[in-house]
Amino acid sequence: MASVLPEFKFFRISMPAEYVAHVEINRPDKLNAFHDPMWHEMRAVFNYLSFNPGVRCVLISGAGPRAFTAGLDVRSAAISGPIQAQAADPSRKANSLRHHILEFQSCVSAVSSCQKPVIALMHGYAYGLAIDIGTACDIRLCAKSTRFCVKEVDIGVAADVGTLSRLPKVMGGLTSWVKEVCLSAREFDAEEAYRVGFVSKVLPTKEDVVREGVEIATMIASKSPVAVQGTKNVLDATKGRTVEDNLSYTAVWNSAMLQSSDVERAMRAGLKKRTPTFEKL
Ligand SMILES: CC/C=C\C=C\CC(=O)SCCNC(=O)CCNC(=O)[C@H](O)C(C)(C)COP(=O)(O)OP(=O)(O)OC[C@H]1O[C@@H](n2cnc3c(N)ncnc32)[C@H](O)[C@@H]1OP(=O)(O)O
Repeated sequence: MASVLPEFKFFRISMPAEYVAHVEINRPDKLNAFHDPMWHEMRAVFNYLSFNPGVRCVLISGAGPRAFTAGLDVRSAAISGPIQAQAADPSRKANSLRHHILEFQSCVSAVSSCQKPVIALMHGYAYGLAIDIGTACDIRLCAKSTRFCVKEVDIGVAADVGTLSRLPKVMGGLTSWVKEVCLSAREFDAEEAYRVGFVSKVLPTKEDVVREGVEIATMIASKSPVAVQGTKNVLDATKGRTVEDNLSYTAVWNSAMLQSSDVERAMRAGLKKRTPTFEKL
């Protein structure tokens, strides 16, 4: 990691532990609601971290006591329209809208395509875009205070930047629960999120969530980065593939990655009951 971290207006990056980057969505006075510049900044942040050899695991949380994010900035979207498309001709207007939607999708997809595991640390309001971002992460932890909502139908849109595509995958299928929360925009709490498996842990406070996140990230960051990135890649590659297809993909992936010196290093350290260290990747 560069000794001087890049600065963003609405995102703060810190390094709470070696190889662990913590990204904070930083617009707390508006409950971290996303206006236009934030989308593009989020993509830039994750593109920066993705191939950065000084980073092995990424945490994302919302600044302030009240929200992970309250979602799309509905105030600015209500004034300008969620997406602007000037053309009068319907096809040209549709083409322009499609371009903008794809652009917004790519900002969220920068989180899911990050080469490093990403852990969402959620608290307070986690509305709309919060679920798009959460489902783009590999692991989700939350505080007892978290109020989740797939809010989009309440603002008159079918969610279009990730939730409807990723939530069924995260939840292991197009379950009745998935359809219920997406169709109704019903709020659900931390206990329910844990019970259905949307989050893997519920902690008492936001501070506890961050502490736990740093602990898990530190554990991940202590492993071979070749093995960790390979594990994320191969797990993600199960989507839409049969077991046979994924086994075949895994064999090709590992035919390159098993050549890593990390394998011998990890095995030798294990035999000697020592903790191995690994070169940057
Ligand atoms: C192409 C489209 C791509 C993406 C689409 C994404 C879809 C979504 O994200 S849908 C979800 C949209 N979000 C909402 O509808 C939530 C709107 N906010 C609220 O309902 C409430 O603020 C609340 C979250 C229930 C919290 O209420 P309360 O505790 O009373 O706090 P407030 O005083 O309302 O909020 C404090 C401060 O934050 C501003 N704010 C909160 N949420 C948003 C938001 N989503 N957009 C813009 N601003 C927001 C609120 O206006 C207040 O600001 P002040 O300047 O202090 O008035």
